[in-house]
Amino acid sequence: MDHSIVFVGGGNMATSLISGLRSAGHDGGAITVVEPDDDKRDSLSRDYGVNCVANADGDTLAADVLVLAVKPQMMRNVTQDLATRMAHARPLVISIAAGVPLAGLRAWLGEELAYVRCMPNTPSLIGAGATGLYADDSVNAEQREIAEAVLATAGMTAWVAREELLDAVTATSGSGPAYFFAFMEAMQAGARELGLDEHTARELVLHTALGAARMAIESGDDPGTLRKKVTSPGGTTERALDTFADGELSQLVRKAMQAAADRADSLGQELLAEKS
Ligand SMILES: NC(=O)C1=CN([C@@H]2O[C@H](COP(=O)(O)OP(=O)(O)OC[C@H]3O[C@@H](n4cnc5c(N)ncnc54)[C@H](OP(=O)(O)O)[C@@H]3O)[C@@H](O)[C@H]2O)C=CC1
Ligand SMILES: O=C(O)[C@@H]1CCC=N1
Repeated sequence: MDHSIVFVGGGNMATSLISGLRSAGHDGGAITVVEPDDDKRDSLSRDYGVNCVANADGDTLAADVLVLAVKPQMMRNVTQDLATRMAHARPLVISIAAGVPLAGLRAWLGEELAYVRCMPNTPSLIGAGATGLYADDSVNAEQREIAEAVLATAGMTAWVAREELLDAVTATSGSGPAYFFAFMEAMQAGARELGLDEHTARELVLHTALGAARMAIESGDDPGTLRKKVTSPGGTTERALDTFADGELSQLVRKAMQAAADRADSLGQELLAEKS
């Protein structure tokens, strides 16, 4: 029988994970979503055949797994409220929130529970997600396997050895889809300026992104090697890459990722410092 899973928060990321679980054959009847918004509850029930409730009671929370999927800024209030309703429930807790430290979750929801922190990303919606996970010694091997199995239905998974490395995961794969989408937007605009119609620009850009990602994964060659194979000496690609270098693209990307990691860290500091 499938593990019973309760999602607290039925927004973008929970929907992505639920889609991954359902596509992997997880029983919809074993999944419950706690979500205050009527429309979101209706569409989650309709699209994925899961149970939806506006509020969690002790029975709802008596599941094998509790996935915390609310915004980081809401996590303290939500978990402190859940703690009053937990009764005898002892689920494995999986938090997907950016920056919310285990120390905070333990203090707000309960010291005695086992916690896994992870950072998935939105391509989980189509089973192409990438998730980093972290668990400390309070989580046993079976619980680690359960957490990994839940996230693996949404794509690839990788454990990190220290909690602070989740900030690096957040800056890499958590926020990463948005970087690639921004690059696609810029390329589409460039293609339009060069005279292509909107549909053709979109199709060429998206299929180029897909082809490049698939080639990098399937060839086993590193991206630098593949880049050189496209770049004929004195040709067109070289001109474009020289323009990127003039604009210090590589440094800019590293600076952006550092900013994302710093924000994940400061979110956590702010949440821990908040008065209850
Ligand atoms: N989006 C992303 O790419 C990623 C997000 N994350 C993390 O996932 C978490 C969720 O993000 P995301 O899905 O984008 O955010 P959303 O705002 O889409 O989802 C959060 C949901 O929680 C609901 N909610 C609010 N209060 C409660 C409550 N008391 N009980 C239950 N549900 C409640 C919100 O409802 P309402 O809208 O009505 O307030 C909303 O539907 C965040 O912590 C984020 O850091 C992690 C990886 C990637
Ligand atoms: O932007 C954010 O804060 C969340 C975390 C990673 C992706 N989205």
